Amino acid sequence: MSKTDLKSLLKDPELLADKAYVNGKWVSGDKTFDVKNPARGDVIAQVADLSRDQVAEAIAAAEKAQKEWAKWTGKERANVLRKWFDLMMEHQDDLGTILTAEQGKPLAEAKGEVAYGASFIEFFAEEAKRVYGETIPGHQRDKRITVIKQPIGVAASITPWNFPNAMITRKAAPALAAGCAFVGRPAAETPLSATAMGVLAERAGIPAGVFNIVTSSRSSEVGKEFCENPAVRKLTFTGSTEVGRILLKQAADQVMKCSMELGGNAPFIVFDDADLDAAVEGAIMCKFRNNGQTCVCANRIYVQAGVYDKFAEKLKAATEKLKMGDGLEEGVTLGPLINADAITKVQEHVADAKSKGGKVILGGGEPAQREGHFLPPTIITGATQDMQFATDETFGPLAPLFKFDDVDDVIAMANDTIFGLASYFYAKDLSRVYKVAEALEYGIVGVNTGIISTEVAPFGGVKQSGLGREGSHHGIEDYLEMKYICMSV
Ligand SMILES: NC(=O)C1=CN([C@@H]2O[C@H](COP(=O)(O)OP(=O)(O)OC[C@H]3O[C@@H](n4cnc5c(N)ncnc54)[C@H](OP(=O)(O)O)[C@@H]3O)[C@@H](O)[C@H]2O)C=CC1
Ligand SMILES: O=C(O)[C@H](O)CS(=O)(=O)O
Repeated sequence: MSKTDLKSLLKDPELLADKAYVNGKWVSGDKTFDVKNPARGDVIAQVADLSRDQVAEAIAAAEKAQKEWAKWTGKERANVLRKWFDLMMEHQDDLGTILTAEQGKPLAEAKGEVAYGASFIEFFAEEAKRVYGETIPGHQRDKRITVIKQPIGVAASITPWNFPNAMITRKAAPALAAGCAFVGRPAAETPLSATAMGVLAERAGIPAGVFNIVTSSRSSEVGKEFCENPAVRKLTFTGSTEVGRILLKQAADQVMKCSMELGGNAPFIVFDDADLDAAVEGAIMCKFRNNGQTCVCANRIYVQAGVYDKFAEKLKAATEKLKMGDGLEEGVTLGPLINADAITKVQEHVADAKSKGGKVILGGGEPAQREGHFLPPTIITGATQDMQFATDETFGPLAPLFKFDDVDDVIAMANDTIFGLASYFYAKDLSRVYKVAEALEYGIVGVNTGIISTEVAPFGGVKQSGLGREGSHHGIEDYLEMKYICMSV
């Protein structure tokens, strides 16, 4: 397979930036780290590897810049953010190409992510003008009470590789809209989408130091600096529950405000009155979006006994139509997994299920005989609650089908997890719809739909899936502090 000459694929080659973006300047590290195309395995860029000291410098610059940025009116901030949004959409094709090259998802999906990512900037540009306070009737005759909201300060962000664009904008846009400065550490697998956003932030006129991208392979050192530097007042993280716990413990010493978007283990329930074709279509989107590598992907598919065989047959037929390949090629709907470890995890879940009586009706965990991290999708019937995927997020193209009879049983099984991010079900009976939607212990419930992500709704989980909500008018609150002014008149 040919090497990925990423620059030659771009209409605007300047978007390919291999340095970190700090205080409005492009900076090198004391070394570089390689970024590889997971579809081909070749190195597509060598990116600045910042040290902990350099991250501290970025935080200091952000602290200084934030003080000025906070003085801008909401409308002034909105205008610059709007410009950033426009530039992202203008360069959607190039940003999509960069994203596919470093992350692997098919180009159409990557461009979709760019639009999704940009939508947070558009949405929060509008919200910048609506950071309303409150007046409260005084508790004594001479007292007047006013509540104002102020930016919390410097927000530090750690984001994963599965959404290299949207996970950053979902944090940076509300932070900047609120008047905070942002220091983001993108995943080492996918820093190029982040630095490309830095190029566009600069062109949009976001002041130096307000939006910073610190590329670094030394994630735990960066995490420590974010948690121990007193200038950082807010930590926002998307990733695994395991790393979320580490960061929460580290942030405790400074009593830092934290938002955590952590792992999921989404149940996807198909009741016997569901529109089966719609349920299959929803399951395909929900399970195989980004090749199963999202924390809202269906991880456990529960199907009521009366429609179980039919659903399995239809899901198999629909899955067989997916086209696996290099995301940069036309018509591909399933890209590679991010790395070899991701393949191993899926294989472990398949082997575990087989050893406990699961039946493979498609795939089986054998990687494709080609370069890159390609693993054809697997469907397993006869899944049971003692199998590994019942408790652990697979994060890959494995669809296990569990059979159930009773509504209360399936709710109990669906809730039997430490996670509580997204859940889905398909049913028509209205009273069942309400009962199930209320009973599922999740932050998000998709009813007769497999796609729930949008900038206008609050995204986030309960239990060990996290803390806080991103997106919607609620999303800006995490970047604001409330101050109550008590005035004697
Ligand atoms: N909620 C979600 O959207 C996501 C959930 N996950 C879940 O997590 C599993 C593992 O995926 P993975 O990407 O490794 O997720 P991790 O939680 O391990 O990593 C997420 C990000 O945090 C960084 N990181 C890791 N350890 C630390 C630390 N001590 N301090 C600061 N930053 C740190 C990682 O960088 P580095 O890798 O360079 O160490 C990465 O950029 C997946 O299989 C999935 O189950 C993963 C990604 C997203
Ligand atoms: O926004 C989304 O659809 C997802 O957030 C990506 S993830 O965090 O669930 O993986």
